[in-house]
This record gives sequence, C-alpha cells and structure tokens, in this order.
Amino acid sequence: MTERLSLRRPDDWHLHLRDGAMLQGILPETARHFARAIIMPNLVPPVVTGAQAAAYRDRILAALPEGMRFEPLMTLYLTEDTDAADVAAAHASGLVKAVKLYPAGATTNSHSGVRDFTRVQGVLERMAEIGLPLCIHGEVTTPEVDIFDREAVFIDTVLDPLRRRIPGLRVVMEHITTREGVAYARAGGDDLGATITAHHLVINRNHILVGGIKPHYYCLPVAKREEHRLALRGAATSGEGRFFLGTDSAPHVDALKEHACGCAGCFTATNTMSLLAEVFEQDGAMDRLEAFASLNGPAFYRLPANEDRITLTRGAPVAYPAKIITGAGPVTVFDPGFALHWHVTA
Ligand SMILES: NC(=O)N[C@@H](CC(=O)O)C(=O)O
Ligand SMILES: [Zn+2]
Ligand SMILES: [Zn+2]
Repeated sequence: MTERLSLRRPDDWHLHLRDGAMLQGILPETARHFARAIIMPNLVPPVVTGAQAAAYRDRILAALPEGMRFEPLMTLYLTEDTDAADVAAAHASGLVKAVKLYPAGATTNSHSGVRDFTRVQGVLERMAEIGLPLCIHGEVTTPEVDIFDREAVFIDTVLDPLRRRIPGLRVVMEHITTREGVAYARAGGDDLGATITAHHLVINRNHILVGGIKPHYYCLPVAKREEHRLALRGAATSGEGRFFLGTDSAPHVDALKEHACGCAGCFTATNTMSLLAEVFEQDGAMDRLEAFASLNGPAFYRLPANEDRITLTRGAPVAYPAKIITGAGPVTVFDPGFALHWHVTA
C-alpha cells in the first residue's frame, strides 16, 4: 500500500472566503494546502464590478497571515446590469478569471442573480470572444420543480439552450451532484468543465436525513441519491480533464447552520485533501488524485500548474478540530463519518 504520495500543490476552483472576521478566521484553512482558489463573489452586496473585485482581493491578501502564500483568483457576480466593457477590462488586466452566474434565488446570497437571460446575452457574447469562463450554479428556482431534480432540469431547460445560443462560451458546471451532470459534462467539448466537491463524493441524501436532520450536511445543490454519488466518484477518479476540484467550502457560523432555517453550505477547507486521498484510495485511484486536484483545473483555466509540491502521508487516523473558531463565531468542519488516514505533511 502507498504510504506517501507527492503531488503538485493543489488549487481550489470554487471557494467561499466571505469577508471581515470570517475571512480572517478561515483563510488559513485554505492557504495551508492550496496555492490558488477561484473566489466566489456572493458577498452582501455582491462583487459585481472590476473595482469591487480589486478591493475584495486586497482584503483577502491583507487577511493572509504572515509567511503564508495564496493567490486569490477573482470572479465577478453576473447581474442583469453587468457592463460588458467592465468585465472585459477586468479580464484584460489579469484581475478576473471567471464570471459567476447565479440564477436569482438559487442559493446563499443569490437574490441579485439573473432572472431574464436575454439581459445578459451581450455580456456572455463578449466573454465568448475573449475566452473568459462562465461558472454556473446550475439549479432552476422554479417552485414546482422538486429540489432533488433542480440540477437535471437546469441542464435541459437553461444550460443547454444557453450554450447553443452562445457558441464558444467557456462554461464550468459548478459543484455537479448528479449522474445527469456527469453525463452532460462528458458530452461537451473542451469548452466545458465541471467542478466536484469533496463532500459530494462522501455523502448522499441519507446522510442529511436519516436518524435526525444533520444541518452540517446541508448544502446546495443538496446531496442526491447514492447512485449519483457513485457517478460523481467515477467522474472525479477518472482522471478525465473536464473534471476538477472545486471544494465549495462555504462557511456559516454554527448559530446559522443549527437553526430553524439553516443556511446551505459545508465547510471542508480544513480537511479536503484528507477526504480526497481517502476517497481516491478507496477507489484504487491514488494515481489520478493529482489530475483532479492539481492539473485539470489549471489546464481548463489556461494557467500553469503549480511548480511546488505537497506530500500526503498515510498513518494513524488524523484528528482535525471539530470547529474553527473565528471572530464571527465557530464554524463546524465537515465530518465524513469515517476515519481519515492521509494528511498533508509537507
Ligand atoms: N454551496 C452552498 O450550499 N452554499 C454556498 C453557495 C453556493 O455555492 O451555492 C454559500 O455561499 O454558502
Ligand atoms: Zn453554488
Ligand atoms: Zn459555492
């Protein structure tokens, strides 16, 4: 059995860092292992303009502890009023690496998202011209559609028509959770990628609901049936270039998770690499972990892979803190419910 694994330093292609005391408290959890991350713009108010993204980037770098290195890759939150020229300038300057599409009301802080897609056609056409990727939270918000079907319905009724309307638009299907998502990503060309979280490789919907409701397993898109989890595992461990890690690590203080109307989001930044190593080992795919965590993402985003490396070591079960204590309050670390034997040692 492999006891050590060296891989290029990983990146996180979908991360929520928040702001203020929360940012300060949780940034080291990502920066400890990851070189770069695509930073989600769903702050309140959202990061819409290039100037707002530059200011947010400065706040992230200011929150980075002395001696830690980390490169935030900024995104813009697409609204119906987004200015195509501002987006193009923010991309040309190197500041912005993607634009994020939230259907209005789909998830945490998405009320400024898109309702009428005809209003963003011009921006999306410009993005296709300049090769700037669109990251999509792919769920419909139609009240009649069952929450477990919202991703599959989105693919058929929104995503596929959108990609046909704007040929050449580079799209990342964010945090896919279904076999339909896996199949659609596989059917695309090299203009289509998909991120997969660590937690969706580990939990299915029973983990949320059986034996009592577990708010720390509730995120959006919500975990689906076991067959979907297995499809995601097959995709992540396949080594195929279109699938890469986006943790969607999404901290909320415990008071807002353990609540009558609990917030969506799993906080995985602390133990993502241990979770992934355990999953890839279970599936006999340790030799493909580097592709998923460190190579496929940069290739899609047309960035070089990191030059430095990390070492994962297998040993006695690793003890992670149950919570990260931040100035905003405690944040519970995702608990997979099984022992994690691999940890980053260098
Ligand atoms: N994933 C989540 O459940 N929550 C995210 C938003 C998102 O990525 O949809 C958040 O910002 O909390
Ligand atoms: Zn999302
Ligand atoms: Zn997210």
